[in-house]
Amino acid sequence: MVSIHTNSDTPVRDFRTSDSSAQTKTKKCGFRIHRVTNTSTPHFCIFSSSNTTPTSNTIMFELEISPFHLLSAFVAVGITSFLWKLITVRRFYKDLPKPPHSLFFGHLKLYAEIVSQFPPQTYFDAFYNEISKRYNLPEVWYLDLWPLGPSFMLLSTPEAVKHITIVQPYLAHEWTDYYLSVFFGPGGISGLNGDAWRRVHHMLAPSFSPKAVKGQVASITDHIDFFHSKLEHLAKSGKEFRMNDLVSAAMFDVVSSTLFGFSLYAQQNGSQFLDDFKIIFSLGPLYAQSINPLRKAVWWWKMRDARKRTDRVIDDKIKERHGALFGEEKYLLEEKRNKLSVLDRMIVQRIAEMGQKVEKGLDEEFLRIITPNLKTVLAGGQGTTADTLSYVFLLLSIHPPVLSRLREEHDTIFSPSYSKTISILKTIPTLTNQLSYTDAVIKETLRLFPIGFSSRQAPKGVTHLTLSSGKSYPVKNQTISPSMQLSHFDPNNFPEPTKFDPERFLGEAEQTFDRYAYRPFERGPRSCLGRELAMDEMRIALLLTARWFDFTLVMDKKSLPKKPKLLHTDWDTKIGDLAFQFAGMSAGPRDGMPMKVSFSTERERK
Ligand code: HEM
Repeated sequence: MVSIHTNSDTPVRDFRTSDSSAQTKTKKCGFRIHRVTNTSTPHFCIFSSSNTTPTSNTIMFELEISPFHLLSAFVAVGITSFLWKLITVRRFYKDLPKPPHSLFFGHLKLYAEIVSQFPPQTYFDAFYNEISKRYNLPEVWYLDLWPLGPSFMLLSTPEAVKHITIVQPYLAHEWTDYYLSVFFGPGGISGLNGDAWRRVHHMLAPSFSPKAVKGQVASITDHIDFFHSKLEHLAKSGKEFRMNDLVSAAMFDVVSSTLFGFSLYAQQNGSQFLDDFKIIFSLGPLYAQSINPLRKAVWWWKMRDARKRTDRVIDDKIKERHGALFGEEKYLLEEKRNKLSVLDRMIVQRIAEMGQKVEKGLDEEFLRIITPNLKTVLAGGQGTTADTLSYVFLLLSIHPPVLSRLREEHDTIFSPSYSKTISILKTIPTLTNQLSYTDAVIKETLRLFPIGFSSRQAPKGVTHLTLSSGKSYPVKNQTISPSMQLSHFDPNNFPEPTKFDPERFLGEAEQTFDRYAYRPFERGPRSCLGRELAMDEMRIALLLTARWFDFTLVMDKKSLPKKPKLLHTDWDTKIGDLAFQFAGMSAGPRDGMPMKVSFSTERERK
């Protein structure tokens, strides 16, 4: 019931008898709303005066509303605005390229149906690849996951990708910073933009130049030598092992040495730090993608201790290195530039900039910047190479001619002797650049099993992406993904795309496809900073193992499907669910990739 009162509490006008003069009068005034508590039915008064205390001249609107009516009103408003939003959102896609779209579900139902055909926690790039193959989608298409997910804009052609990575570089999507902050805290380089990104990039980049990376070859070699000895033990015992765990520990030692100047020795002693990283990476994606606050809280709690411990290790390392380096900065910057670890280089640079001000310790601002970035690089540098190498070993194990040719190259460019190979590596580190067939094997593995993913958003003021065909695509509020799998599995770029064929990356063959069609490290200013380091780690890992060991994947061959389950790949008929990469921090093999190793019959260790 709605009525108009004066302050005398006598209703002066029943609202249902629409008196235009009363309405006109009140429209001129500002209103205040008060809940009246001294009546049996809760109701609300709207005063036409801005004064809190009603006077004799105050006109009141009194609304007597029962809780039921109030609730119904809220529900009605909620449903109306939901439907309004639903129609507005769905209409946006009306004339855009997309898979079949429903007015009510958008692409949610279709997406759920696609996801259900994959094993749990599959790396999402495979979903886009499958959708694209199923509906033969063009160079740019959209995926509408409202209200449960973002609006995705998928790019597949070299021209579209080049546009947003080079011609007019788009920004790292704001979601990236949120996602990575779950793992490392806010401020990791991959989620930053503008000046904040330039600053961190400037701090890190010198440590990853080709020259600086060659300064790390001796240390990489020592860690891989230890990896080799672990394989020897396993070959003697004949025991099954998880290849991904073994390679992860080796890559962790390599990257921690590059970062801190000394290893965390995960291979020798096991590492609490690496175990903590594993906890964070297994729970982080679940936390970031869940919309259930209760589950989120539980996952956060479980990650809490691991995060605290990793933070403490990093803080201690920073303090320790600062203490050791203070006063030496000029000499170190001039004389030992290419031998410095990433952390040392950043610290001496900061001491040089700030002078005596940092005698007692490094400033808060600097620590806030480097802590999440050391963790980002440690994680980014370890998981990515470990996942890729695991797949390289797997592919070599089922392609003997490729393995033979790789071995030949290693004998020719280095030496058939293990100990001589080690000493050449340490004396002529640049020789790894000549391993062109090894590079081709790694590149082809990264084409079939790419582990990186970019999420971009349009810079301010940019509303459309216009391509040379004249077609123009809206970019506002889109999560823009230059999907690697879409490019890598496109037969226009790579004929017979699911075939493992390293020849594609040799000599002139490499000129037959557009370089923007192949982007495992992405392209442009935001491409991978650690590319050179990653390539050298993987080359050396192969150089010191491939000739001495044969690997076998442990799996039940009878369980392999006779026909491919999906359209975009037939790898499940050869390697089962390992065909579908597992979504962790990067895209790795499932169940650690169980393998057995034996000594190669072709040669003995000399
Ligand atoms: C097989 C190995 C690797 C692959 C495939 C790979 C792939 C990528 C990709 C695709 C990006 C761009 C992500 C984006 O566009 O948002 C990236 C960025 C980055 N990577 Fe790697 N990466 C690898 C190894 C490494 C290593 C060993 C390091 C360092 C130790 C490293 C450090 C970085 C950093 C710092 C960035 C951020 C660059 C920026 O935002 O400016 N990566 N990586």
